[in-house]
Amino acid sequence: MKITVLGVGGMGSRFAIMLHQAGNDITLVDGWQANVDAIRKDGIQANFNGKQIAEKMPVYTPAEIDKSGIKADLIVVFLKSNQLESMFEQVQALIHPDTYVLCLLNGIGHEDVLEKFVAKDHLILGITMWTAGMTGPGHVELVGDGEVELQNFEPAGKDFALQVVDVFKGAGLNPKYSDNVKYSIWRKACVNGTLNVLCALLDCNIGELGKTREAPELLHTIIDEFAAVAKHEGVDLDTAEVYDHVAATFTADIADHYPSMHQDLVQHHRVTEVDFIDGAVARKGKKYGIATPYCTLLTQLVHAKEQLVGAK
Ligand SMILES: NC(=O)C1=CN([C@@H]2O[C@H](COP(=O)(O)OP(=O)(O)OC[C@H]3O[C@@H](n4cnc5c(N)ncnc54)[C@H](OP(=O)(O)O)[C@@H]3O)[C@@H](O)[C@H]2O)C=CC1
Ligand SMILES: CC(C)(CO)C(=O)C(=O)O
Repeated sequence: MKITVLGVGGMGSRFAIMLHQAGNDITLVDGWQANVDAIRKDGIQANFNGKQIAEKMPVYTPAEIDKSGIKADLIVVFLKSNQLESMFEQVQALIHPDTYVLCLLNGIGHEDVLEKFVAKDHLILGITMWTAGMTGPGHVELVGDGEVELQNFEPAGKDFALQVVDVFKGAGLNPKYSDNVKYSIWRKACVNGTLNVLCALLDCNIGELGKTREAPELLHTIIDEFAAVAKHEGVDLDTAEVYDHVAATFTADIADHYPSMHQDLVQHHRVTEVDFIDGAVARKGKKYGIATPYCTLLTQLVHAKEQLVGAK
């Protein structure tokens, strides 16, 4: 399949490498000039489960797209939530009538932005439990296993979504076709609404968070707030199952991982995605008249910390 990976940070690099190694035709697009320069020179350099590899693929900045003539069957988006709208404004030439867009970003409500640029029946939404981290321009750490869940946003997109599942299977990305991706997205938001925010504020990895006495009550309370709000959006989360799913990460492969919000806030002093996770629940809670004191406080604390570290 001809695939463009839009956003070549940690996760974009992981998906690009795995899909390229499986024989797909991959083109990269990223807005960080130093990253593009490094990839153009030496390929994406990765510690891939302990093995040092370099994977060469064509790479462009948004400014180069008009002249590039890139035409892909699928665009896999791995930007940060807060970059989505401004990046899509710059790269509209990538989207042809038969191009599908797959969004696996953390957070809630990305379809509201994507619908402005992509026909709904060409939109595929999903989540991933794969991990990644950048160690510098063109350099990434890719350790452990993961999975993907995805579904077409409109019924007409189902055949293509199933093709994507096959292509991802061939690349070892452990994909699953979801019959209810809205549920999957809220369930994954509970993972990020707990692990990402708490690890970023406490400056710890997932396993370390799990060893604290406070972790179970924090998880339960935050998940309950997510569930109360999700119900108003037609999603009935099974809170006991979601708790078990989140708590299972404390002793899984992923336990050594510093969530992407930790990478942003603590390691790279970058603005976080909190407004699309706990912040989204706090905002929606206000709209529906549901108290969300934990989500509200955690969002405020993350924003306060962003200011203290001078996050950009
Ligand atoms: N990392 C993880 O383990 C996981 C992440 N996710 C989700 O995937 C999406 C993408 O996340 P992720 O790959 O971690 O994002 P990254 O921060 O690694 O990369 C995203 C983009 O940010 C820019 N960027 C990254 N680092 C820097 C830097 N130091 N200085 C300047 N610009 C930089 C780059 O483009 P540009 O210059 O155009 O901004 C890059 O394409 C997010 O929604 C995230 O929540 C989901 C599961 C796991
Ligand atoms: C890997 C995981 C699930 C950790 O919370 C994640 O989504 C992230 O780091 O953003």
